[in-house]
Amino acid sequence: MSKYKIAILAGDGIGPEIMREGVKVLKVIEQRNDVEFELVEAPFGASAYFSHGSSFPEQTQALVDSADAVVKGPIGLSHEESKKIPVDQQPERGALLPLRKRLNTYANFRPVYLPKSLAHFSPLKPEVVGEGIDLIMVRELVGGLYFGHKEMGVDENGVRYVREQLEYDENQIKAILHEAFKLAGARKKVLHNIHKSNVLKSSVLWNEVLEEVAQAYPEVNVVHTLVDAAATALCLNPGQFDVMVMENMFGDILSDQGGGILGSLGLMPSACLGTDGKAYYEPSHGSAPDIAGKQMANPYSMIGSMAMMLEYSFGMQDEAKKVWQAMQSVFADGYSTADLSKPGSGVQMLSTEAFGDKVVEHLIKHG
Ligand SMILES: NC(=O)C1=CN([C@@H]2O[C@H](COP(=O)(O)OP(=O)(O)OC[C@H]3O[C@@H](n4cnc5c(N)ncnc54)[C@H](O)[C@@H]3O)[C@@H](O)[C@H]2O)C=CC1
Ligand SMILES: CC(C)CC(=O)C(=O)O
Ligand SMILES: [Mg+2]
Repeated sequence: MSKYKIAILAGDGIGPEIMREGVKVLKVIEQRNDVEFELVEAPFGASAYFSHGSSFPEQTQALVDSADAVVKGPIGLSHEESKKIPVDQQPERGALLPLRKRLNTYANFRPVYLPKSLAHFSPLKPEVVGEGIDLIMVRELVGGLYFGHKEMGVDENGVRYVREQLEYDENQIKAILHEAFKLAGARKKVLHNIHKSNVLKSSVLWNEVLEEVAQAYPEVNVVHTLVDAAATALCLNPGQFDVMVMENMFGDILSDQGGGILGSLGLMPSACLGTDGKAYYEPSHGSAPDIAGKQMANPYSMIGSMAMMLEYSFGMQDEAKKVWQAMQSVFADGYSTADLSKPGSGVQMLSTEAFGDKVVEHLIKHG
């Protein structure tokens, strides 16, 4: 029997609600397979700061180091609430970025998927959704502006200033580009390279390295697109994209737009893959303070992140597929959570928990 230790970091806001549904799904997978999941919960995020004085306590650091995989709910507070925590200890800076660095999860995969049959979820017209949306954003996750040198101060004239550096070296760029080329080679053999080389030197180096890496993947056709134009193209014709690769901040912004064209960030799972088999899995979105504790959150993003864990960390492709199918069946039966069941949509509203129950039901019946 295979045994895996999974660190469960529920996080803040809607984190605990959606994590509960994900854990229910993992328990079903465990019961139906020759596998044992040791689920170990640990504090992480703003809630950990208030309870343990640190948003990434030492016990959590030790757990993520020893776990076979980590699943993480979103962390963070509303703009107003976040003022209760000193800037440098806020969960994004004090926990999320350090987690990414610790596990060196340089490759972030963010699928943006909506079958044609669910085109009504999207704010785009059905003719724009066309045959459906099925693309994947590959985002560099441990470099760039978010990790570069930062400095705030007051100059000799008493004027406040800030400096933040966008830093990459060629090895970081190579590593993420190899991931993207491999994925493109396994899919439609088209790679959209998203950059801003008309302004940023970092994009100039990125593109130089891309030309070199591309030599190893002659079967992949590269399409260069400036990031601002890519934002428009995602709305006007998402069907033209398959695999998109980009640096950290571009990926942060465009992947939220990905959630927008689907109709909800609740449809955005992700995998954050590192070196030496290290990985963690999290929804692409934040802690949604506006709906936290109301059973309105869509747990698809969390359950989908767990399906990605089954596939990428444990090699359980068939089980992962069944989880995706179970979630799609809930939608196909005409249900969703509050984000995608607005009055007049014809979609029946489920609570977060009821959505999880239906996924479990489908898995048990058809899995
Ligand atoms: N990886 C992480 O832990 C991330 C944390 N954050 C943090 O989250 C906090 C809130 O950030 P916001 O800008 O409000 O972005 P957000 O992603 O939390 O929410 C944006 C909108 O999407 C909705 N939404 C998000 N997830 C949903 C779900 N599963 N189901 C239904 N609706 C959903 C929210 O209700 C809200 O209207 C901030 O403190 C931010 O720094 C933001 C992004 C990622
Ligand atoms: C702290 C942010 C970089 C988190 C975020 O928005 C993301 O990973 O998408
Ligand atoms: Mg983001």
